[in-house]
Amino acid sequence: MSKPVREVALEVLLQIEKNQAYSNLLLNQTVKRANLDPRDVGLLTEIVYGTIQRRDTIDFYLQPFIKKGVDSLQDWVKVLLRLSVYQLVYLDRVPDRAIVHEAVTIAKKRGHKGISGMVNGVLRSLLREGIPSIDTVKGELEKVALQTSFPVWMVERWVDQYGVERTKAMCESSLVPPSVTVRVNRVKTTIEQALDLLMQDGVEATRGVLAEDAIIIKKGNVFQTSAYKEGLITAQDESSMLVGRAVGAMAGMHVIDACAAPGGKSTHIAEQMDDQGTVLSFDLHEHKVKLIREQASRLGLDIIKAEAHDARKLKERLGNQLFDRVLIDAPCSGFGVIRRKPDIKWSKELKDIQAIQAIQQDILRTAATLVKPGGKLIYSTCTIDKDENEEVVQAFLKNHSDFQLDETLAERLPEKARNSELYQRGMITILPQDFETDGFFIASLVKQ
Ligand SMILES: C[S@@+](CC[C@H](N)C(=O)[O-])C[C@H]1O[C@@H](n2cnc3c(N)ncnc32)[C@H](O)[C@@H]1O
Repeated sequence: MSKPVREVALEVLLQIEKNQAYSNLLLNQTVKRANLDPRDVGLLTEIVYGTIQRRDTIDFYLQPFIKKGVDSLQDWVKVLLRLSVYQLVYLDRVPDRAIVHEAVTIAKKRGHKGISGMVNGVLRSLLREGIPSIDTVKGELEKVALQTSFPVWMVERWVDQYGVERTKAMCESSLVPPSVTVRVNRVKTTIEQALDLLMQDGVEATRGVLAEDAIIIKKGNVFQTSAYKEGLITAQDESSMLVGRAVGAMAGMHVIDACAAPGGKSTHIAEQMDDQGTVLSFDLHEHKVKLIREQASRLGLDIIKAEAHDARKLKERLGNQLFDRVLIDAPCSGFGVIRRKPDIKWSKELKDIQAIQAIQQDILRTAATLVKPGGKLIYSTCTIDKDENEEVVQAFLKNHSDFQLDETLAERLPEKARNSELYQRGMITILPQDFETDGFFIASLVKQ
């Protein structure tokens, strides 16, 4: 018999809380391992993501009902109360009585009578008295942080970088679950054919709103379709697809993707090259390099050669070879993908940004030595933090007078993106609220 879904949710959330495990990876593993009814997978995902996304707001709601405060509770009791309040406040498909009953049953099973009584009491009091109002909180930014469950330091940082209105919109849009989007493999098919095939397999889909290669899945499991199995499509967010286009690789070119796993961009680049030329794809971790090979093979792309290597040491590996295009899709804080990985809100600290910035600069410095004269160096991240984006690029340009911002980037971006206020010569930032996509940054540099 499969375990009750809320019990599984509690275990997943506890592991994320204790071990700083990544929500998306852990959830995928759990869904594969636990013998869950397929209908329960949706509920599990909703409860896990929702509880992490709304963590601070939920704690604020719980606070008046717990004498010594939420932080005084044992981890599992705290998480059980959080996931129960998430369902009571944000989901309406399960009756309140059932949610409380389930929480009490789990508490009885894991703890002693006193704890189940306390869980029962807290949830019933909250239902009787109602949740406290956030309006009583002082300070505009503190209110935004609490309403959207973001750490205050993050909100303050983004207000400094983007202003209050953009920050509010960014926090709010990060709470909206992303839709599944796929990229069409142009080597094998067209958007129209792919849409037809998906429809035949019972999947409802439309063209993307931003990227020309994108399809948005409205309903149905795209991973069970023949289009997916035969390598006609790849799951990828629309803003991430702009990076592949920004590289502007053509058939016959020699390209490096320095931080390539799991291969979303390498495969996009190879598709645009009509699978002619070379794409050398590197990543630090061997187990991740395997994923690049698997993707390339599923898509029928032969020109991708994947290898585990530190991008900061590529010069030693490649000697004097020079390349037409070098892409650095850098490791970053991931602030642009919080809607997919909400644990980022709680696991990242200010010092992490400084540490990752140093790695980004090192990778950029090494990668620059591999670019041909007239060739291009593309730097991208899935964060919107300016210290990891514009700052890294400007610091690089200061010490590399042989590189310039590449004005032709605009020609390789969709009209909507190049007309956005956050496009500046050779660089673009996409905020999550702009097109309901992940947040991304792309810079294109040309070597003289
Ligand atoms: C943003 S992800 C890349 C996503 C990938 N480009 C795609 O589109 O599928 C960044 C990657 O950089 C890798 N990485 C981190 N430090 C690295 C280093 N020093 N050298 C090479 N790869 C590194 C990480 O393992 C991670 O897979």
